[in-house]
Amino acid sequence: MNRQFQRCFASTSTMFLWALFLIALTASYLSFQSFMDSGARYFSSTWGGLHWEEQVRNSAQIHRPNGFSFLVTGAAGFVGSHVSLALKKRGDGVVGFDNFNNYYDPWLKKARKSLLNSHNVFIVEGDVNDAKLMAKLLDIVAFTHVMHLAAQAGVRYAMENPHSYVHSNIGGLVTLLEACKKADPQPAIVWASSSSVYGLNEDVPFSESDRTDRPASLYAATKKSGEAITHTYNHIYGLSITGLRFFTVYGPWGRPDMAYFSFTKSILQGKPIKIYRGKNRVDLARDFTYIDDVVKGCVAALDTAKKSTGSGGKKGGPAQYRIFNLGNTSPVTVPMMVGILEKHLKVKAKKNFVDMPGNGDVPFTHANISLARRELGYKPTTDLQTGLRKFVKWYLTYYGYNHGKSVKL
Ligand SMILES: O=C(O)[C@H]1O[C@H](OP(=O)(O)OP(=O)(O)OC[C@H]2O[C@@H](n3ccc(=O)[nH]c3=O)[C@H](O)[C@@H]2O)[C@H](O)[C@@H](O)[C@H]1O
Repeated sequence: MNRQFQRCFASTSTMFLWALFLIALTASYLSFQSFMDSGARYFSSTWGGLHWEEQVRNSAQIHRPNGFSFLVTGAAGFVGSHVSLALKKRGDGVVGFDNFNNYYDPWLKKARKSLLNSHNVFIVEGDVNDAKLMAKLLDIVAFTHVMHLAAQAGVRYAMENPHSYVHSNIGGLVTLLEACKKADPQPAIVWASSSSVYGLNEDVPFSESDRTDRPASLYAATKKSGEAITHTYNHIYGLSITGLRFFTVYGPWGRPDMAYFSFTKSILQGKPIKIYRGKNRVDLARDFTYIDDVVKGCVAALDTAKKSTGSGGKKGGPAQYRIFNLGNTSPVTVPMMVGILEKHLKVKAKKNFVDMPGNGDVPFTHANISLARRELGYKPTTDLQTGLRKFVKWYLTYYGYNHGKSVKL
């Protein structure tokens, strides 16, 4: 009996020792893995570390009384770089954020980055879908506002690469909102929606209260989804949200994928351009809006944004939810836009008129801006002639045009 008990005891303790050994082995494997993970991230990642944190904090420093600290996503983008500069120049703290993807020439994004760096704006390189990075940023700095401009832009490219729109404009937006909802204090959020949400709407000019349930492109559908998603976060978590519906924004440092920009390149190279026409050969028209006007609208939206009411994922009361059109409210047809470019470039375009392909385009856009005028003091002042003159001047300088020859193209 005694021996039996001893044998039984011996085998139980052996099993116990084995179990202990296995637990220790698993624990050390897991901690080794996390060590390797963080080590790998430390060596390969573009973010993290004391120096990086110091750069973020420095960039977020406010240099004016009652100033704000902004996180600007898409800061190396067209609108993002202009807004970041405007905020920094008036003494606010600005931390930029961008993934520098190659949807269009990344060198242009790098050039915008250098410009921002020279004004002491640090740009974090990362993806808004990176929840750890977003949480870390909101932990390091108590941002008063997030200006969310990072997105997959372009109406027609959505047919080529639909998933990139879902990834950035829906997945990225939700990741950002999740981080903001948990932050303490929660920042107020201003973000870029689009005129494309009006889709097949025919009531002109387009008002914020018009129907937006008939998008004509996946791009428009993701922006419309963004409006619904931001409303949910406002409702459940008390995040202060302002959505801005931009109308075909153009100007210096613009996006090469947009018509006015790519037409300029082709005209200068003597290549033909395709000008789309709608049903019955009707010219397409856009409410082209100059970048400086849009920047003023963005800054006014940030300045009038009320604080979010929640903290740490809990709502503290009803929060502000707004949507504004930021347009120019004077549409111009595409052939007229080309005519203005020809005049400024002093070169005739080789024009091919073709039927508008069924690729998500809408025949016209026209903003009613009375709400933005009333609530934000928004008042666009630049007509297309003036705006394109400034764009052409920038284009020729940036691409080093000299007597019709480019050194950079
Ligand atoms: O307001 C918006 O929410 C959107 O504005 C912008 O979209 P759009 O208004 O479509 O601008 P853009 O591509 O410059 O085409 C302008 C016109 O040229 C016509 N167009 C275009 C290309 C071409 O080869 N030929 C042509 O006639 C074309 O049919 C159109 O009539 C942003 O890109 C988008 O990201 C989003 O922000």
